[in-house]
Amino acid sequence: MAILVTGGAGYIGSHMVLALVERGEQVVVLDNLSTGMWWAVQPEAKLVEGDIGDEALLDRIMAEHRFDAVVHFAGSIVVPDSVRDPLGYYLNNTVKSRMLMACAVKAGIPRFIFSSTAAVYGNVPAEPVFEDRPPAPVSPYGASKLMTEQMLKDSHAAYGLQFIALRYFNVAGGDPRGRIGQSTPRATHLIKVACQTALGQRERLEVFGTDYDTPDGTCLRDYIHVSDLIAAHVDALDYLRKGGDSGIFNCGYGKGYSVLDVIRAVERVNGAPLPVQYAPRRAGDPAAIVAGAARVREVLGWQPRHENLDFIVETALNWERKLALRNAGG
Ligand SMILES: NC(=O)c1ccc[n+]([C@@H]2O[C@H](COP(=O)([O-])OP(=O)(O)OC[C@H]3O[C@@H](n4cnc5c(N)ncnc54)[C@H](O)[C@@H]3O)[C@@H](O)[C@H]2O)c1
Ligand SMILES: O=c1ccn([C@@H]2O[C@H](COP(=O)(O)OP(=O)(O)O[C@H]3O[C@H](CO)[C@H](O)[C@H](O)[C@H]3O)[C@@H](O)[C@H]2O)c(=O)[nH]1
Repeated sequence: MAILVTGGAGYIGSHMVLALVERGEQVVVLDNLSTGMWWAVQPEAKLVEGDIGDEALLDRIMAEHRFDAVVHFAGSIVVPDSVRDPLGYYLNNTVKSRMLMACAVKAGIPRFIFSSTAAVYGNVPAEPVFEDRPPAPVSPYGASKLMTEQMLKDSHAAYGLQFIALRYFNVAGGDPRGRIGQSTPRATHLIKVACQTALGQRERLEVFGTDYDTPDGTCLRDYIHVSDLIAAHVDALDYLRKGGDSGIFNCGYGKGYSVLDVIRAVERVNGAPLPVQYAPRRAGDPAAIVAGAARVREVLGWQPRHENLDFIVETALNWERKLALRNAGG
């Protein structure tokens, strides 16, 4: 049996492919390389360059391989872009996910694991958010993901498709052995941008908002190391293979760090002050969003190994150095 990983050339998907090939699974990656990199896919996996909305291609791949699961990472991920181009986001994230799901059901693939997001919760109070909180996304990105969760629930009820949707909080860091990391050139994520600044690739880091109702006035987020996030996917796969119930799980550590905490961690790890500039709030940022994180541990048996902000930053910084060398042709 093989596993189909969509978006397996992207940041998070490429870490999943690495974990799967390391445990001896047969992996096929489907990726259109719109933001992913072919070289991020481990050579043991088969890379098919194509689109998850291409029905004929999906039918062909699914007939050629016996998949027991689809792990679906492919999608568009930039929240402000989704505000500017909602229909583009609904097409790539919702409509094409429907096509992927329909082909999987048609081909009799029993299991589906989906990359959802904390953005489905929308603006939340400062305390941890649990999975049973009614979702209220405030961006088309969050809404596009929530609709896909709904299609999974309905497909489970109607066709018996087993599914797990994982709602990621703030994913960061890279493979602890430095083989892969976050490589998208125009990334907007705080830890990535802070590491680029630490290496002199950006002049300064802008801190978006210092007047939030939080202990130091900057936003709090629940940063999760990408390898721990991937461990939750592997646990989800094992759980579904054992006949576990379908469901939705938050993926975070349950602890919030402020933007200033992240800056201090980068300074500690890099051993130099980071040039920062205080800037106005960025539109659409909630003051704090921290995972209620018990369910994924209790039900899937998830045991994180890298629950440490400095370690997350260290792996992100190491990767950024390697990427700079690669981009310079070194
Ligand atoms: N990065 C985060 O902090 C974060 C947080 C919450 C959820 N997520 C979700 O995790 C998933 C992966 O995110 P990422 O950070 O790795 O992003 P990424 O952009 O690095 O990866 C997405 C991958 O999907 C591919 N892709 C996009 N549209 C496609 C299509 N129509 N057909 C085939 N391939 C397509 C891209 O080429 C890329 O390789 C996304 O679904 C995203 O919404 C990410
Ligand atoms: O240059 C920067 C970049 C970010 N920030 C701040 O750092 C925090 C984290 O911002 P990120 O852009 O790293 O992440 P978000 O919390 O905005 O978004 C993340 O969580 C969302 C759900 O809430 C989505 O899932 C999204 O894909 C994921 O990246 C925010 O307060 C932001 O204002 C800065 O101050 N300066």
